[in-house]
Amino acid sequence: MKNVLVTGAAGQLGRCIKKVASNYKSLSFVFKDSKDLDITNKEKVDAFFISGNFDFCINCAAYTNVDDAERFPEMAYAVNADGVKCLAEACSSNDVKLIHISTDYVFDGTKQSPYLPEDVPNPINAYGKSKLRGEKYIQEFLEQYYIVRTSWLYSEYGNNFYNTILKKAKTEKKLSITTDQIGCPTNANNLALFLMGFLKAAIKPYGIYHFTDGEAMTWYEFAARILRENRMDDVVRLEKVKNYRTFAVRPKNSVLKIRHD
Ligand SMILES: NC(=O)C1=CN([C@@H]2O[C@H](COP(=O)(O)OP(=O)(O)OC[C@H]3O[C@@H](n4cnc5c(N)ncnc54)[C@H](OP(=O)(O)O)[C@@H]3O)[C@@H](O)[C@H]2O)C=CC1
Ligand SMILES: Cc1cn([C@H]2C[C@H](O)[C@@H](COP(=O)(O)OP(=O)(O)O[C@H]3O[C@@H](C)C(=O)[C@@H](O)[C@H]3O)O2)c(=O)[nH]c1=O
Repeated sequence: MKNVLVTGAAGQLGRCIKKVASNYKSLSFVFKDSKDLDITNKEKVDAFFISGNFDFCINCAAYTNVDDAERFPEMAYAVNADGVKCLAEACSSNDVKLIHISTDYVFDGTKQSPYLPEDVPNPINAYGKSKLRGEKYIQEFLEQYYIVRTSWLYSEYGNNFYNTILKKAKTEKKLSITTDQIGCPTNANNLALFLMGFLKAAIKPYGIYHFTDGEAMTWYEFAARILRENRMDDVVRLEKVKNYRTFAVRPKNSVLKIRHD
């Protein structure tokens, strides 16, 4: 039996992992949300790891509001960089393999083709910078790690773009959506299944991975698909916009190249 700690368990991805966890009989999961285990609290994290006997930690904890991260970078860095450092140190001291989730927003978006795991990151907003700092800490403190970069996550849980569009479509007649960014929407339930692959007996090579659902599109195209899937395309009109104003800038191209494409 392998013991797996999931941090940030009440978030979108954590909940998707929880949904499938019971299908894996050879794995024993411990789910901790931000109240149970604050990853920025080094003393608590250290004590918890010492008492835990974990084989793996899947870190789903993060500060994910991209615009608020720009307004309050110290809050993003506290979780996405310093919190990840706490986890990496605890994993290192207790021989725990860390599976950590990172983002397409570590790239600057200027590449004319999909980003490879080995491409040099150059984040253009505070969220991406804080996530990259987290990646660096993991690489500094650990050898046994998987950093899985993914993009544009959505699911039935939480405040993702998919749910925002559905909510807006119920109250607004017209939605203005940007055509200025291209990326790969990824169902967080698929990511949860992909992560389970790292917990199997045969160990995959450690390092950085990219995972998406494999289809690149603009946010406008994604919004159109969301409305179609939910038979709401005749309820609300979609308008293409070039510059939808946001507090933080976002990379224009953040398509991630995945191994199985
Ligand atoms: N959402 C997306 O589109 C994408 C996400 N990612 C990455 O995937 C991962 C999962 O994202 P997702 O599930 O969507 O994010 P969510 O925002 O849904 O979940 C993040 C969770 O982290 C928790 N958390 C925040 N601070 C702490 C802390 N100090 N200690 C412990 N837990 C904390 C939050 O709890 P609380 O609410 O109580 O603060 C929340 O439950 C993250 O690493 C994110 O950067 C990558 C690409 C795309
Ligand atoms: C709600 C809305 C957004 N937009 C724009 C704003 C932005 O440029 C783009 C995406 O909007 P959001 O702010 O919902 O998504 P955003 O916060 O940029 O999503 C990102 O989250 C982090 C956590 C990641 O790691 C990324 O992979 C990515 O998923 O769409 C519109 O054009 N119209 C709209 O009605």
